[in-house]
Amino acid sequence: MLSIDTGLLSTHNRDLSALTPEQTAFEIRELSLSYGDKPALNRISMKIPKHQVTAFIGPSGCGKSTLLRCLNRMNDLIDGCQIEGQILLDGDDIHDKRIDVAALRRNVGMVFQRPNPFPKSIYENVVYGLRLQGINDRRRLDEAVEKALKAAALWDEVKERLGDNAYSLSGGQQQRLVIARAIAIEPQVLLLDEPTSALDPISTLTIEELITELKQSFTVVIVTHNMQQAARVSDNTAFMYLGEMIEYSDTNTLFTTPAKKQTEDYITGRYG
Ligand SMILES: Nc1ncnc2c1ncn2[C@@H]1O[C@H](COP(=O)(O)OP(=O)(O)OP(=O)(O)O)[C@@H](O)[C@H]1O
Repeated sequence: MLSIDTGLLSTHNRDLSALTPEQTAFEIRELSLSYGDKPALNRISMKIPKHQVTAFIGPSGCGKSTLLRCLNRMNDLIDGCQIEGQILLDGDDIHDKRIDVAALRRNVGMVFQRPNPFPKSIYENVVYGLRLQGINDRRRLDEAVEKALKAAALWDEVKERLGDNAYSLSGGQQQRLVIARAIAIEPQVLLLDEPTSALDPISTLTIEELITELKQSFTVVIVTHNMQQAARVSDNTAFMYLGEMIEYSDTNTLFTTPAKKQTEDYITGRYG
């Protein structure tokens, strides 16, 4: 009945609410958010496991990006945004007054829909965050550039032209460069907000393969419009609708035997 190709799945039927603290990157507790008086998230609770890929899916406007932006407090930058509930990262409340928000955002990096390299060389894009931390030792920067570009599956394509402007790269290469920039400062978590929606199918495939590699070193959370993409790259999938978390489970279960009729209707294309 369902026709989603679940390709690369490795985990089945895990009870995500039973994750131990050691297995959990984020624990979200009763999270609600409103923009002014407009509610966008309603009492979301979930645990996001470490070193796995977790996808948020659902129709436009259901709150996927809002939830993602909560994870590194990007919503703090939006006037009138009010948040209730808790988000724990490694057991620490990210809204605690003692939390350094800049450090949180270094630890929880973010990549957006449109590649946004800086108008600088490929090399300087990758070392940008390191230089901000005061690291200028050439050998250390060279090593970091090679490591990050290799991890972002871009090294072989750019190693002879690190001084070229980042804008000389294709869109797909720019997105991998932005991922290299994010991982050069060695975050714990990578948030990807529709990272392939501006890319062609070949670049999309390259990034999807990369995401599967990245989870060895990072916890990855991805927002995607594309259900096939969620099925291909994620270990766990959360289906959201009108600010509610309708269903959250391992990806295989969600796409093959969803517990809720609403989830089944969405993944079989009855609405969205
Ligand atoms: N900065 C903002 N100010 C006011 N309302 C906002 C803001 N950002 C999002 N919203 C509203 O919050 C709701 C959820 O938006 P959000 O972008 O999180 O949804 P989404 O599921 O990611 O949608 P899409 O798939 O279209 O990107 C929508 O009704 C949206 O209009």
